[in-house]
Amino acid sequence: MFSFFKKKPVTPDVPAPSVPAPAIPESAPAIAPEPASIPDSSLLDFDMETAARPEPKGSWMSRLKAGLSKTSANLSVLFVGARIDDDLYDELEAALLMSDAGMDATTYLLDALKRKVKEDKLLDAAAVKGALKELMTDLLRPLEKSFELGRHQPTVMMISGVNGAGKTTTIGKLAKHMQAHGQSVLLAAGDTFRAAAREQLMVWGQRNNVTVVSQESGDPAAVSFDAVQSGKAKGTNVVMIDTAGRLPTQLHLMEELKKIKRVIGKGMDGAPHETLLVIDGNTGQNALAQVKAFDDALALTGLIITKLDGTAKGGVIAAIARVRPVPVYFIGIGEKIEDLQPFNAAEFVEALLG
Ligand SMILES: Nc1nc2c(ncn2[C@@H]2O[C@H](COP(=O)(O)OP(=O)(O)OP(=O)(O)O)[C@@H](O)[C@H]2O)c(=O)[nH]1
Repeated sequence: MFSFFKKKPVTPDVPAPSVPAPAIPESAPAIAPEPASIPDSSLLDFDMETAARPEPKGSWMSRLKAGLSKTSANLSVLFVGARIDDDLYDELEAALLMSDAGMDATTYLLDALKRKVKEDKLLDAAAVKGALKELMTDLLRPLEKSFELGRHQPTVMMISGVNGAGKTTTIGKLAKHMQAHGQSVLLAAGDTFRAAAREQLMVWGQRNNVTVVSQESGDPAAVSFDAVQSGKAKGTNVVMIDTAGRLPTQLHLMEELKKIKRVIGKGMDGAPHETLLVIDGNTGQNALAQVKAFDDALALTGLIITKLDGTAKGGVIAAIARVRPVPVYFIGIGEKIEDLQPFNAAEFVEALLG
C-alpha cells in the first residue's frame, strides 16, 4: 500500500476527475479547449502527517536513521556523560559544521541553545540534547509543505536539478503515488539532451500506464508546451515536466530553463504551479548553492532531497532553513517507491539526533 500522502478531500465523496485511458503520443497532440475547472470542493490536500504512514513507517525511520547515522553518531556521543561547559559547545559547533549545517545555522542553533540552557536552568546533558532537538525541529518545521492538487487542472510541475540528482527517478515515484491516489498523470520528456533519458521515460510510461509527451526534435520548451496543452485537452490532473540536468554555472542552460518556464506559462496561465528542484543529499553545502542559484533563476516553490541513504550528513537542511528557506516536499532514501516520503521535521531531527 502506498503511504506517501494523506489525502484530505474537503468533500470526501467527490471523485477525482475522470480521464481517458492513457496513450503514448508520438508527437504533440492537438490543442483542445480547456475542460471545466474542478470545483474547490474537490481540492485534495496531500499533507505529510506521519499518521498517514501505516506499515512502512518503522522501516522508513530505521532506514532514514541508518542514512544519517554518521551525523547522529557524531552528535549523540557529545552528550554522553558530558558537562555543560564551553568544551561541549565547542564540540557541538564542530559536529554541526561537519554535518553540513553551515556557519549561519550552526551559530543560530548554538546561540539559541545557550540561551535556553540558561533560561530553563538545564543541568544535565540529556536535557541539553532534548533542547537542541526542539530548537532544530522548530528551525526545520517551516520547510514542511504538501502538494495541493485539484486547484488547477492540470496542476503543472516543472522539475529541475543538476545532472544525476534523481529527477527522473523522483518523477517516476511521484507519478506512481499520485496514480495510487486517483490522480491522472502526464509526463513531459523535457530532458531532450540525452536521447536515452527520453526513451527511458517513454518505456517507463508505457509500463506504468502513464502518458509521456515527447518529441524527437528536441526542443524542451516545445515539449513542455505540448505537454501542458495535452494535459488540458485530456483533463489530466497532474502534468510533470522533466528537464535535463544542468549546473548553475552553465548560464546558457539556466537561461534555457527560464525559457522553458516562460513557455509553460504561455501554455497555461499561472503554470507551472510547482517549480521544483531535486537535490542530491550527498552534495553537502553545495546543495545550498544549488538552491540559491536555481531559486534566483526560477523562483522555486519546493525542493526534493534525494539520496539521504548514502554518505549524506543531513545538516544542509538546517542551512537551507536559515539561508534560503525553500520548502522541502519530499526526501528520498533509496530507489524504491516507498523510499520517497514527505519531509517531516520532527522525524528528520529524530533520525539526526536520535
Ligand atoms: N541511493 C539512492 N539512489 C537514488 C535516489 N534517487 C535516485 N537515485 C539514483 O540516482 C541515479 C540518478 O537518477 P536519475 O533519476 O537518472 O537522475 P536525473 O537527475 O534524472 O539525471 P540526469 O537526467 O542525468 O540529469 C539513478 O541511479 C537513481 O536510481 C535515492 O534516494 N537514493
